Amino acid sequence: METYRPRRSVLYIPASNDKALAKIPQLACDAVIVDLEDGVAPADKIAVREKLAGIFANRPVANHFGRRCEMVVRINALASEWGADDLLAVASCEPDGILLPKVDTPRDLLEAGDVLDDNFAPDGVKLWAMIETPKALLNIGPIAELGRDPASRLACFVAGTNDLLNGTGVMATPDRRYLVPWLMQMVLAARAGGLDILDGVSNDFRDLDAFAHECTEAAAMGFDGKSLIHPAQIEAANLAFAPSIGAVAEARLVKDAFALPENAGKGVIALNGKMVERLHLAQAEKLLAKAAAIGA
Ligand SMILES: CC(C)(COP(=O)(O)OP(=O)(O)OC[C@H]1O[C@@H](n2cnc3c(N)ncnc32)[C@H](O)[C@@H]1OP(=O)(O)O)[C@@H](O)C(=O)NCCC(=O)NCCSC(=O)C[C@H](O)C(=O)O
Ligand SMILES: [Mg+2]
Repeated sequence: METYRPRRSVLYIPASNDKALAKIPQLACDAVIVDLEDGVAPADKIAVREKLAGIFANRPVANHFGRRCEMVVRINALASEWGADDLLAVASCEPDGILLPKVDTPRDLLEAGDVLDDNFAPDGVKLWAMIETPKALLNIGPIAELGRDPASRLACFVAGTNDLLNGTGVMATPDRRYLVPWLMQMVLAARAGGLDILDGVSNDFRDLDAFAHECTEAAAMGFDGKSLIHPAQIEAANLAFAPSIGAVAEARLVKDAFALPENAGKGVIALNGKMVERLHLAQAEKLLAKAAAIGA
């Protein structure tokens, strides 16, 4: 079975914010995205890029919780004046992932992958793609399809809801009603491509009740986790995207039931008045692996 890599809470940290970067080992998030794009002012872009090697040279093996926090870098769009040099600088840092913003077509990812290959970036350096433009949504199937080819390096989608609102003109509402159809389209495409998918950020980082509700909704919609802007959002995301105690107990029941000698070789069984198939066993095993990986 595939190893599960938790991505419940993925925190953006502007690469220009030294104080925030220094906090990485103390943060309980599953991953951080060191941001060179929207979190960094144009005047600082080049100076910040030059700091990256130092940030990665001092990368902690494990955080204060004894866990390895994935480190991803979001570069500037490849079409921008900084993107190409960012990609080269980041490739040599060997991050867990490079997040490409403003992806419109599969070609954007293929070109970035070629640069990584030409510069001998190890296979472990994955590509993550922001889905945040109308064109990306129109091309989401072919973009996601790249996930089926390991040579493409594509591993994860990240919804960019601020840019999507900006690029489409739809109204931002607390229940995200106009965004939900597109978010569901992203989830569907990610699954077709075997990719992880993270929900977009919640800008109101002081309203933690609304944030917790948005996380619960996103987990129900099928997202693997949420992208975050503030450390105060980590705990709610970790909770919402972890399997619940009830779900873990249920999964154990399904696993134990199929392990009984009388059920060996059966495709379908009855458990507490419900039909349970082998696909539910696979689902249960996946959930238990997820719970074990996050220590839930
Ligand atoms: C949003 C913020 C600007 C708020 O900053 P601030 O007012 O300083 O917050 P606090 O005073 O509450 O901070 C408390 C302490 O926490 C540290 N902190 C704050 N944010 C972070 C962080 N992201 N990572 C690590 N540590 C953080 C502060 O340093 C304080 O520490 P201390 O003084 O020791 O107590 C700020 O949170 C921020 O800059 N967030 C990230 C913003 C960002 O990266 N934006 C770009 C990514 S989102 C995006 O682009 C969306 C997408 O593309 C789309 O289209 O939707
Ligand atoms: Mg964006």
